Amino acid sequence: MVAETIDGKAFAARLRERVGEAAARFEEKAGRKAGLAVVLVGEDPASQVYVRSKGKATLAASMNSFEHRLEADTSQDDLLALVERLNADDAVDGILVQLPLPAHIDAQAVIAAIDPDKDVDGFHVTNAGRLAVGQAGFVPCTPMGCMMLLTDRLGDLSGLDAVVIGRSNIVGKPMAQLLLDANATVTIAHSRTRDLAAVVRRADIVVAAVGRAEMVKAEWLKPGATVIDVGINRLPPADGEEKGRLVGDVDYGPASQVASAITPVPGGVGPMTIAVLLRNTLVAAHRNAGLTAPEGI
Ligand SMILES: NC(=O)C1=CN([C@@H]2O[C@H](COP(=O)(O)OP(=O)(O)OC[C@H]3O[C@@H](n4cnc5c(N)ncnc54)[C@H](OP(=O)(O)O)[C@@H]3O)[C@@H](O)[C@H]2O)C=CC1
Ligand SMILES: Nc1nc(=O)c2c([nH]1)NC[C@@H]1CN(c3ccc(C(=O)N[C@@H](CCC(=O)O)C(=O)O)cc3)C=[N+]21
Repeated sequence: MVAETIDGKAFAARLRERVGEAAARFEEKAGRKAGLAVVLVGEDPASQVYVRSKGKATLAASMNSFEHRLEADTSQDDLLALVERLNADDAVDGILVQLPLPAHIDAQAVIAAIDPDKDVDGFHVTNAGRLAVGQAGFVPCTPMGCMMLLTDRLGDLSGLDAVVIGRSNIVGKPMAQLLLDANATVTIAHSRTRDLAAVVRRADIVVAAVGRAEMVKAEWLKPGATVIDVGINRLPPADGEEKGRLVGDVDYGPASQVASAITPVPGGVGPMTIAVLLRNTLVAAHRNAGLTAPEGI
């Protein structure tokens, strides 16, 4: 079998288009643009790339982008003070503090300071709790993007066996919760899982969110499985290359001979993350303006 490529890049472009149209209608109704504030502390090159692409996508979707770049040695108190200012700023509907933060800053304390109704990343405990008990709130962008790709491809997920590899608060755990809400039978695997190959082999749906290049092998997969590769790993540069290639957590070439559908890296989950971030920001803007968020975005 040769797997179909799940084109996250194209799906995300369509979602950004719809969000942009809805954002233009929001502006007419509310008399202002929706706004996303992105805070970057330090100069991690990968983070700079993400922040730049978020900013461009935000402007292209007819929303305001407020970028705050702080020195790597910014104190936690100064960062908390900025978050408070953004919480109080009516032009700011969504706040994203780019992770990871420098080691001297307690990321949990910073996330806790964000107004949960501006927490478009869905990382605040209030939003994690809302997701856990089935209340409306902000859902983390990456897992939400994965769910959109899965339901677009498979429709109803009821009764399907799903394995999520990874249990981080930002990807693995919320991913498992969303799959459970969609009535899949969910297994969460992690670094202590015994015989990961056998666990993965049972799954109709595999979501890999580990951060280890090409770790998931074709032989682990059930033939016909749907594979969502969240991992973003940069390989060391090969001879003559300046930068190494980006690869996922799945050994894509061989896996695509066994799966029925698979997301590529790049061009799979990554672009969905940004599109869902814009969607969440527009939903936040409607709530903040006392308007009903449109259906279907
Ligand atoms: N496409 C996108 O938009 C995004 C991509 N990412 C990428 O996704 C990947 C995961 O990110 P994140 O969740 O933040 O990472 P974390 O490092 O927070 O979590 C990694 C998880 O993988 C598990 N793990 C580590 N080694 C193994 C192993 N050998 N076997 C099984 N499980 C293992 C860990 O287990 P344990 O808990 O036991 O330590 C942990 O739960 C990264 O590559 C990241 O760059 C992340 C966010 C967004
Ligand atoms: N507060 C916070 N929220 C996040 O959502 C967040 C974060 N911090 N820290 C880092 C991770 C990672 N992340 C990605 C977003 C887009 C791509 C993306 O668009 N990737 C492109 C490739 C980009 C490239 O070429 O480098 C792709 O996969 O096609 C990847 C990764 C968001 N994260």
